Amino acid sequence: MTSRTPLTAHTLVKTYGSAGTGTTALAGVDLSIAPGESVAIMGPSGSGKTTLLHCLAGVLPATSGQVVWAGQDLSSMSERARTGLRRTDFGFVFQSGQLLPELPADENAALPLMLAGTPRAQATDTARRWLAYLGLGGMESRRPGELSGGQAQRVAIARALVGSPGVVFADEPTGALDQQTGHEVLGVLTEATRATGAALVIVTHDPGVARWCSRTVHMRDGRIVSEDRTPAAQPATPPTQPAAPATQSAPQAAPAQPGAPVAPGPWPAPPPAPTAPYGPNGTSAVGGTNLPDGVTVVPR
Ligand SMILES: Nc1ncnc2c1ncn2[C@@H]1O[C@H](COP(=O)(O)OP(=O)(O)OP(=O)(O)O)[C@@H](O)[C@H]1O
Repeated sequence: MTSRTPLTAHTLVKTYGSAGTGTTALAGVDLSIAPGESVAIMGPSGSGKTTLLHCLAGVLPATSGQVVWAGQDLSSMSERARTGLRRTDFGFVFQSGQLLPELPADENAALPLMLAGTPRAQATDTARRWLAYLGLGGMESRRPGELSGGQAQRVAIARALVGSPGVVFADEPTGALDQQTGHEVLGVLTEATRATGAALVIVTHDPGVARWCSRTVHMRDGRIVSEDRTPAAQPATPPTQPAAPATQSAPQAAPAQPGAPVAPGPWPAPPPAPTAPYGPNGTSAVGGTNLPDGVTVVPR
């Protein structure tokens, strides 16, 4: 459920182990993530990035402080309620290994919908549309072991977006990929998330990744020590790529529209279009076919 609500953290503290002798991973974090915003979380190893992501996503309960989403304080919810919220409101992309090896790509991508009660046929149909949109048309039946690392991450992105989440959380999503593949996957992730209007939170060590986001927060010793805003996040589409004709049934992803901003800086050329051919009824900037039915494009 894409939502026009911010995700906020108030004086967030997380201590592992017992108070006094434990490790304080978050020492009072305040953060507000606007709807549709993309935020990179950077900082040295051990500074608390993954812990912050997990607390924001309701994976970990905070020791004190609040995480507020859609008017609810995640910290005060039961584990069961948080699990339900994660399934309906949030999407996740991890570094690698999160796909179920025995399932084909379409069923892997359909899992959040099936867990939420959508009938299998309907869920896999929606998942296939996402796979096509992300440039994986024709690969729906492949199991993770039959996909490249970049293709597997696209399946993971499809799985993160299939339920139209309000926020997508990504922890080093390109960390296991070579640089070029990582850039392609990042372009797909940022653009596809942007097209749905979801916010994106990425933990990364790679300053190149951060340049694709609208904001970067820098952490040290469990605190946010500085922030910078990217003047204009780079679209995943090469500026020279012709825009596909828009049709009523195929709303264009926002970054592919004329006039989309181009970020300055040394970040390499935008990722090339994925391998799938452009669709006859309009195209997405990530190279597949139309956005899946029911997905509303929310320009930023
Ligand atoms: N399950 C845990 N039990 C105890 N301490 C933990 C646990 N998870 C993390 N920590 C500690 O909390 C601190 C923050 O860890 P965290 O993984 O959030 O940092 P990070 O910035 O994501 O690091 P990295 O970049 O290396 O992944 C570290 O000191 C770490 O050792």
